[in-house]
Amino acid sequence: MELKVEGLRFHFDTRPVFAGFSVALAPGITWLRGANGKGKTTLLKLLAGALAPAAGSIAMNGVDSARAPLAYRLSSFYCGGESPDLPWLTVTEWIDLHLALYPATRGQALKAQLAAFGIMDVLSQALTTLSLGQHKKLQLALALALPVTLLLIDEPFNGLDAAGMAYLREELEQRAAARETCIVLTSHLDPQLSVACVLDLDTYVWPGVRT
Ligand SMILES: Nc1ncnc2c1ncn2[C@@H]1O[C@H](COP(=O)(O)OP(=O)(O)OP(=O)(O)O)[C@@H](O)[C@H]1O
Repeated sequence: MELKVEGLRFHFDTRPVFAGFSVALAPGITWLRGANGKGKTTLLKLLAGALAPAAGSIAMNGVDSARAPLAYRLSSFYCGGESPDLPWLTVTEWIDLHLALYPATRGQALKAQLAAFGIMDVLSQALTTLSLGQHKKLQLALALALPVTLLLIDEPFNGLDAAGMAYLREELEQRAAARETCIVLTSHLDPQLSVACVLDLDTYVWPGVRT
């Protein structure tokens, strides 16, 4: 399992965010750091195939995110913190949408994650009625149940209660030890996990830029 980014360029309108960014990531946990606005969330979304690079390439085990977008996206998942603005869906319906996108997901695995995060009782609620922490737990439960090899998690511990944090820490450590999944997570604070790689956007040396 290897994630390879080469010469990545991306901009919002005229604002450049990445101007020739390259990195290779092995399985295990990568801690993506950087000051506010440096591009951490943007990079996670690019790595998830949710945003398209203007130039350069992103490939997972040789599967290119631009040339084989569907295959690429089947193996990756971006777990953000924002609440989806879909007031007409119940939690179960939102889960079903994702199960349709990732058909190889095991229902039992998902149930086990929802139970472990203690949110089985919110399944029939409207999605928009969930609290911040419940939203986070729902997205994390899904992320941990999907059969993906690349997990991109924005601020995984934000909004979680103590039990949720302890459970998530255990799950991420187990996955990191199995060395089958690349987990890239952002965190302003030390995530206190067995981190294999620290990727710091504040100190990244851009090609052609003298320090
Ligand atoms: N949809 C958008 N349109 C225009 N500019 C955007 C958009 N989303 C992000 N940006 C800009 O792109 C840059 C990178 O944003 P991003 O959210 O990736 O930063 P971040 O490192 O995750 O920040 P934070 O630590 O505050 O969460 C910022 O300058 C931001 O203002």
